[in-house]
Amino acid sequence: MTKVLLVGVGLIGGSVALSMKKQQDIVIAGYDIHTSNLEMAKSKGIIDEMVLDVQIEAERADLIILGTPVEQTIQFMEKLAEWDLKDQAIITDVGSTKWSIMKAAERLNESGKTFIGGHPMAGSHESGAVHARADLFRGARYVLTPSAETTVAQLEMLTKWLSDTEANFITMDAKEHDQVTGVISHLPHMIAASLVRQVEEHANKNNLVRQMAAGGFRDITRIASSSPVMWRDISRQNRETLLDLLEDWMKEMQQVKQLLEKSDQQELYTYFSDAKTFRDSICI
Ligand SMILES: NC(=O)c1ccc[n+]([C@@H]2O[C@H](COP(=O)([O-])OP(=O)(O)OC[C@H]3O[C@@H](n4cnc5c(N)ncnc54)[C@H](O)[C@@H]3O)[C@@H](O)[C@H]2O)c1
Ligand SMILES: O=C(O)C(=O)C[C@]1(C(=O)O)C=C[C@@H](O)C=C1
Repeated sequence: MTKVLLVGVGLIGGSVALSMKKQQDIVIAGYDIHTSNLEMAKSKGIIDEMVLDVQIEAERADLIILGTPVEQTIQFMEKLAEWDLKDQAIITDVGSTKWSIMKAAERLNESGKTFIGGHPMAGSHESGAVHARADLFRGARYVLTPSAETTVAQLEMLTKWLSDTEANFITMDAKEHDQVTGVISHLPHMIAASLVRQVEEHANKNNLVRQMAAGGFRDITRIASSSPVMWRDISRQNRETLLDLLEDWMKEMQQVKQLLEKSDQQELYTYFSDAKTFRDSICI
């Protein structure tokens, strides 16, 4: 029987747990700062047990999954470094950043514990285990960031436990992970949030703005409805990458402004046409 401890029973942790429950010999115990989350997760069959004393359960677990916002994940890893975990236990997380987390993992490694970072590249603007789905990660990329100390057997063990997510696993260096997700996930989020704030200013002056919102606004801003706690933490942990990307973004906007000022038909066409060609080449 494999004992799993899930810390942070939310959308992502809950979805991983639901997929793992397809395996017969797994018992999932859940711990969350919000007891009401645990009660709901137990009633939905996402977890088998509600944990009150997290240290006791961590010390019994074969697999510990950290499903908390990334700053909380680091704080919890500091506690785990002090606890007397099983020798073979594997700790993983689902956080959207990896460099700071793998830095914190050095302390775990020093105390002889095994931490393999994880990040499934699928999600939603909805939060909480109430929205968890066993098929959320089907066909999605699932990044694993092993450390220098991780053995092939440990990586295989974790991949086996997570196999019912039906995700496509890929191992990556933490720094590269943060650069790539900065471009494809974190910068788009900043842009969506800032766009919504700009629209709000106009909507406050003219109520028609709100009434005219349609598919275009919905598609480019859906993610602005995501958890502010989650995005506050991601922005802080991937700050350097985001600052560089925002410099590029401001240059890009400067170029758009110049294109409009010039209003050259061909140049404007090429700008949109190049964007369409690249967007159409990405299958999601
Ligand atoms: N939402 C997405 O699209 C998405 C996708 C991939 C990865 N992630 C990552 O997954 C993690 C969780 O995100 P989510 O969308 O599931 O958020 P969520 O809000 O649905 O779940 C987080 C859970 O952690 C709990 N929690 C917070 N602090 C805690 C603490 N100190 N101890 C115990 N529990 C605590 C909350 O009560 C909540 O139930 C984040 O690190 C996020 O970066 C999110
Ligand atoms: O679909 C969404 O709502 C998401 O924002 C999911 C999304 C993303 O695609 O950028 C957001 C953060 C995660 O770390 C992984 C996936």
